[in-house]
Parts: sequence; C-alpha cells; structure tokens
Amino acid sequence: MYDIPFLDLPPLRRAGGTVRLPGSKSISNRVLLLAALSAGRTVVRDLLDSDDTRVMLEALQTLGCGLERLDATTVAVTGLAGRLPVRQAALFLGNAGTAMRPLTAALALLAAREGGHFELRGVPRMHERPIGDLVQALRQLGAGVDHLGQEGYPPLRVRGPAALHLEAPIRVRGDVSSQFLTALLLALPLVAQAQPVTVEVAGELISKPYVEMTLKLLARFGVAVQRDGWRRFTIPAGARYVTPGEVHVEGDASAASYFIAAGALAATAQPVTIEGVGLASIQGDVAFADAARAMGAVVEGEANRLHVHRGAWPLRALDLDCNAIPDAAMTLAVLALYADGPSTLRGIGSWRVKETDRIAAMAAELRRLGATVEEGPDWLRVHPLPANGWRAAALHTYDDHRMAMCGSLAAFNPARQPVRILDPRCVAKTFPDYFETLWQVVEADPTDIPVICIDGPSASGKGTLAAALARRLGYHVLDSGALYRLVGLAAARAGVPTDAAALQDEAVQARLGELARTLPARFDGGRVWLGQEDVTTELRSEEAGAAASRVSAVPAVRAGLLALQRAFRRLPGLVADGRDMGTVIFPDAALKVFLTASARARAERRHEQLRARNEHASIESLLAELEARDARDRARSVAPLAAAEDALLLDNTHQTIEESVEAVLGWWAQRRPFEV
Ligand SMILES: Nc1ncnc2c1ncn2[C@@H]1O[C@H](COP(=O)(O)OP(=O)(O)O)[C@@H](O)[C@H]1O
Ligand SMILES: Nc1ccn([C@H]2C[C@H](O)[C@@H](COP(=O)(O)OP(=O)(O)O)O2)c(=O)n1
Repeated sequence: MYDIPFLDLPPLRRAGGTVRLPGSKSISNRVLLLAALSAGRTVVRDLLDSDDTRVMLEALQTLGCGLERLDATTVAVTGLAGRLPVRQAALFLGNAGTAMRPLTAALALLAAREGGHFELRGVPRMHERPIGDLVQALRQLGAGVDHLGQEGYPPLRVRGPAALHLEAPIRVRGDVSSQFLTALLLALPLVAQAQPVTVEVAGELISKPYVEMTLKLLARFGVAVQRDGWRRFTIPAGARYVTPGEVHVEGDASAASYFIAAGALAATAQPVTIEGVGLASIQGDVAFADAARAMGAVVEGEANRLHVHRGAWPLRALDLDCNAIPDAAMTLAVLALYADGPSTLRGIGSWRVKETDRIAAMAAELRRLGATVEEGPDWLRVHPLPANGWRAAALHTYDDHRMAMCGSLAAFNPARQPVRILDPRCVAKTFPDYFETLWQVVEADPTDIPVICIDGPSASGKGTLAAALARRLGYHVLDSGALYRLVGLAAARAGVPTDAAALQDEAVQARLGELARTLPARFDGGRVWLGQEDVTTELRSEEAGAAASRVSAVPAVRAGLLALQRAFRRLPGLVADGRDMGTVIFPDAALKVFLTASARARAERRHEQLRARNEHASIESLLAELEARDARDRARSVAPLAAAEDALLLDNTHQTIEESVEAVLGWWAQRRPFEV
C-alpha cells in the first residue's frame, strides 16, 4: 500500500496478464454480520482485508463475537446466536456504509428485545451521509434510535428494551440508498419469530442487484425471503440464521471494473485475465462487463474468471442508465475520455451521497485532465479528449477509493502524460494493494519510467538519501553498490582471487564477469540474499566495500551487471544510488544528483555507523581507507566516479538527512509537469 502524499503514474502503454482480486467489500461485510448473528462457527475465506472490513471486525469484536484470524484472508467467526453478551458499547465505523447501516438496524432490534445502549459513529464524511430513512423505519417498528448530531445523519444511539410492532408492513424508502433496505433485511430475521415480517419499499428501488445479493446471502444463512417484485419483501415466521459453516467471498466485481477497463484500453497483445469474479457472480457490478462491451471491449468469461481485450478503438460513446451499477459506473466516466463521441451516464443520483459527492468530484477531476464535462442532479456527460488535449494533472481523490482507482486509468492517455494521484492511500478502503496489482498487468515504455540517480563518493549518504526518496515517492530502489559487493562476495565463495595482481589476469576477469552476469542477487524487505544465503550484515563490512571497489574496476564485471541494474527500472519509478547511475546506467534519468560531503565528515559518519554495529576503527584509518577508495573509484578507466554533466551538486556536509531529502524533492517537483 502506498502511504504517501502522492503517487505518480508514468504513461501506460499496454495491459495484459492475470490479476486476482481481493474479496468483495459488500459480500465481506454482509457475511461477517450474518456469521456474527448466527449460532456456531463460520469460517469466512477470501475475506477482504481493508479499512471497511477492519471497522466491521472491530465492531463485532466489541460486541462480544469470537473472532479468530486463521490467515491474512481467513477469519473464523463464532456468532452471537442472536443474543447480546455486551449491552453497552461505542462503535467507530469509519466511512463504511456497509457497516453503519446494517449494524444500526441489527443493534436497534436486538437492543429492543434484550435491552442495551449502543453508539455508532464514523469519520466526518460518514456524518454527512444520510441515514434518516432507515432511522424512521426502525422507529416505526418501535425501536429506540436517537440522532446524536444532525437529524437524519450519524452519529446515532440505539437503545432498548422497547416493544416492537411487527404486524404492519414496515415502509422504507428505496430511492436514496438500497442499503437501508439491505440493513432491514439483514436485521429483521432476528425478530421474525412469532409472525412473518414484511417490508414495503416506497419510491423506485435503486441499486437492485445489491438487494439481490443480500437476499442470496440471507438464503446461504438459512433465511428465505419472499420477494414480490421489488416492492414487498417478507421474512417468514420462525426465521433463524444458520451458519453454512464455511463461506468463500467472491472477488470484488466493482474492483474488476478497473481491470476490465485497462483491458479495453490497452490489452492489444494478450488479454487481461481477472480471477475471482466471473459470470456466476452474485454481484451486480459484473454487469459492468456489458457496459464495457457496449463501448467496444471484448469480454469473455467463465464462472469465476473474465478475459478482456481491446476491441473497438477508439471506444464507442455510451448513453446508459447506470442505476444498477452505481459504483462501477464511475469507471465508465473515465473510459468515456477515450470514446468517439460524448457519453452520458444517467441514473447516478446516488453518487451524490457516497464517499464524496462523486458527480461533482468526477466532473472536477476529468476537467483537470482537460476534458469537457457537463453534469446534472443525477447525470454526467463526458466529452472525449483529443490526443493533444490531455494535460498532466494531479488528481484529487476526496478520500474516495474509487476516485483514486478511476484516476489511474487516465495514465493510458495517448499524449503520454503522466498522472499524479493525490493521497493514494485512500484505496485502502476496499483495495489496499490496488496500485501494486495494477503494476502486475500494465506496462510502460522503460524510457517513460522515471529514474532519480544519486551518485557520489563513499559514505556521502547516497543509500540513506535514495531510500528516503524512494519511500516518499513510492519508487523502487537500486543499491548498485550492493551488487558490486555481492560480486566480491560471490568471488570469495567461488575461490576467485580479487587482489590487485590477480585482477590483471584475463581469466580471472572473465570469471568475475561471468559471476556478475549470473549473480543470484535478491533484495527482500531490507535483507540481501546471495542465492540461498542471507548476506545482509556481511555485505556492509568495510572489507566487502573494499573488495567491491576492486572488482568494480573490471570492465567485464560492469558489463555483466548492466542488464540486472536496468531491470530495476520498474513501475512506478526508481531511485538508483551508486557511482555511475547518471553517467552510464540511466543516462536519460529525469533527475541526477551528485552527492558529496567533506572526506572528514564522511569518515565520521562511517565511524558512527561502525560504532552503532559495535565495530571499531579509528577515524584516521577510515579517512585513509575512504580516500584510497575514492581515488580508486575516480581513477578507473571504465565508468569512473564522476558527476554527470547534467547532475545537480549537493554537498550535505552541513545538512541533516531531512534537509537533503527536502532539497532533492524540491528539485524533483520542479521537473515534474503537473498542474496542481
Ligand atoms: N546529510 C547527512 N548528514 C549527516 N549524516 C548523514 C547524512 N546523510 C547520511 N548520513 C549518515 O551517514 C552514514 C552513511 O550514509 P550511507 O547512506 O550509508 O552512505 P553511502 O551510501 O553514500 O555510502 C549513515 O549512517 C547516514 O545516517
Ligand atoms: N554504481 C556503482 C556502485 C558502486 N561501485 C563500487 C565502488 C564502491 O567503492 C563499491 C561499493 O559501493 P557502495 O555504494 O556500496 O559503497 P559505499 O557505501 O559508498 O561505501 O562499489 C561502483 O563502481 N559503481
């Protein structure tokens, strides 16, 4: 997950390959609640691990549910059997509508029957998302529900006991959010014992597929609701939740929309294959595939898998009522930028009360990209962008995961403009690893992937600076010195001598070159591996540094490491540190920094590093060794240590690490094309 202020996506050229999607948010939270209300143990597999499921799990735990995490995506829930072991609690539900609405309904009814007192709150945006229609329906039933803030919005208090009136049909509005109906359908089986309970929907029900999903999941937990059109829903008398024992959560169909879109835009050689969602899905958003087909994408599928590639190009403009696919419809708004005429999305009034006002947000951000967009109370019209109309934009995401994921699709623009996604962490709501997953199935031209080079002498702070920049930008790092150190180590392991005399021998040079070319190097979470051996500590020794400096003068070694180093240039970008990053390995780098500090300052830093590792050496000997190494690195005939002509000099003798990082980020900002 990228927990950084912004993430820059280079222009993307192609899509293809296989992705496995995380579990559906809507199914995950419904199943967790159903398991919590049932008796016995339910093993929930392929559960989504995200902000919204985390708040649901925390709430259930607070309410006394037994939760056992079996692995990253499997949780065993021991249900409450419709009882309330905890009678008083304050629940924080973040911005998860799929937790707030059903928990309000379930707790209101349970508290009415058994007594209790519960407060439900969320983030500030949650307190702007309407819930008054659900509160009214619960009050009709006789449940005690109070607004703690603004009338009609969370935070709420539910309290009991209270006498419930279950005879008359309960009326609930269906035209603002279908989650009110879903919440009642999930909660009412708890109290439909002596008589059936009927819910009547007032107004045209929106997002019907989500209600259908609720009904299917209720059936899995033993409650068969009778449905009369989309107006009347009856829960039979004697309803009781029965755990199916084990439930597999489908991949998230709304999340699939981004990968279907990527396929429609750029899968020209091989298809994008999406695992975990397919034609047998119970999620309404699989219907996004039909909308993508209408725009020209080729989408084929099996029960649990979809294959997508580009068909019509440019895409065909679309005029669609998106009522049934409100979430995935956002993806269509971005696809419309690549169409052959204006596209109109209708029936999207519910966008206004989602994580943000999505109509306003989408219109504003598409305009930032250069597009002409018209909007109405419940519709959006997007005009396509001509190739020369795209701007390099920093897209705002409004703490809305879908705005961020949609924004990424602008990176396929034919103008090859990069795209900046502000606050990319917001994808954590439903898809924490969205961007990492995207990198698996998209490709950029290597020359479009930005590289920042940090070259300079030993102990100038290159590694420290490179790592800090990479962390801040979400980029990969290449510690090229470590590769030369590894070659030195590999030589020692193989019994190849690396003293000055031996290095004159052509046979030795050739063997070293071969070791470099086939180096089994692996970098993994701060550890460095040579084949099966963890050499992290050994690699940092002064001896390994000196050996690296010696072997690095051998042309065959440098040539042998060339391809390996360039392979580090992967999406979304790279910070490379070494001696010749800017001069030889990445001469086209977007920013080159030559980092220096006085020899004494560097010797003192090395001394400090060694002291921290409980190794001891005098500053004077370190200074001498460091100057000898600098001299050797500068004097060698191939790729000597030298600043590239277009490098910016940074002398950090009197700077803190943070000051160096800020200086380079400042230079980087100036080189980026974004209009903020
Ligand atoms: N600007 C700086 N000011 C003070 N110390 C620094 C600075 N940059 C790095 N250091 C320290 O110097 C030491 C050497 O840095 P390192 O990144 O290993 O250098 P290099 O990769 O150039 O050999 C580290 O302990 C680091 O914390
Ligand atoms: N791109 C590079 C990186 C390192 N080297 C050589 C020269 C250096 O003395 C050794 C060790 O590099 P490293 O960056 O790990 O060493 P320091 O931490 O700066 O002391 O490798 C190189 O020739 N080219």
